[in-house]
Amino acid sequence: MSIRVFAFDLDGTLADSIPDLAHAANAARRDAGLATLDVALIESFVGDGTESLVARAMAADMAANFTGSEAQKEALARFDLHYQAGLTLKTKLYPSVANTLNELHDCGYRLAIVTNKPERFTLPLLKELGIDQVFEVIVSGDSLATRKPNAEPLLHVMQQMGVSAAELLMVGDSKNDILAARAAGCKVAFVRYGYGVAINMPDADVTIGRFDELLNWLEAQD
Ligand SMILES: O=C(O)COP(=O)(O)O
Ligand SMILES: [Mg+2]
Repeated sequence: MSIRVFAFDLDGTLADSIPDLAHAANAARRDAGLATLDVALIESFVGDGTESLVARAMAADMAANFTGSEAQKEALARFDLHYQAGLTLKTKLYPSVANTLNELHDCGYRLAIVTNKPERFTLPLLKELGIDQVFEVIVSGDSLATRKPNAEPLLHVMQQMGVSAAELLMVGDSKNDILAARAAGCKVAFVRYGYGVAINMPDADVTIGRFDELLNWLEAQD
């Protein structure tokens, strides 16, 4: 059975959002009287959703009982404020993403987003990047009871779109994307240019270095 639906991860796959995530995380740290962190370190905290990013960005300087504390809630609220105010100050789509999404869409492929980013950031970010119109289903990190690497978000996409696992390709930059695809029983394309760390990365069905290589892969499937 051939691919009819593409489910895309967002951060590190469609958009390079690290500069604005790091800016907001460092602004939240400054609000708490802490020194800023290297962008590369903050990059390593991205992939498990915003709460995890903020907790990890604050954790090194906080007491062991930071998790669940008022200080954590405050840091998250400050991060939210800063990130909402600047979702696309520096965030850009990776090369060839806009053209490729449009081409897939024009060719009749159906497109979805499966991200661990919370909905309050996902929807305005897609709009600000000018790509919100091409996606039929958008699943964010807080849309369902579980998120990637759980299979639930991908199973939800399949159910909403009425397709089987064999008809869906997940495209992502992290271990969570590959594990979610495997758990849901679908194929997965790994993008090399994102935030995934090569160590212990499970095998993907295809690895690409630029987004439009997806079109070559599709052609080779016929
Ligand atoms: O917000 C995150 O932690 C990661 O988001 P992603 O699933 O789009 O990579
Ligand atoms: Mg990602």
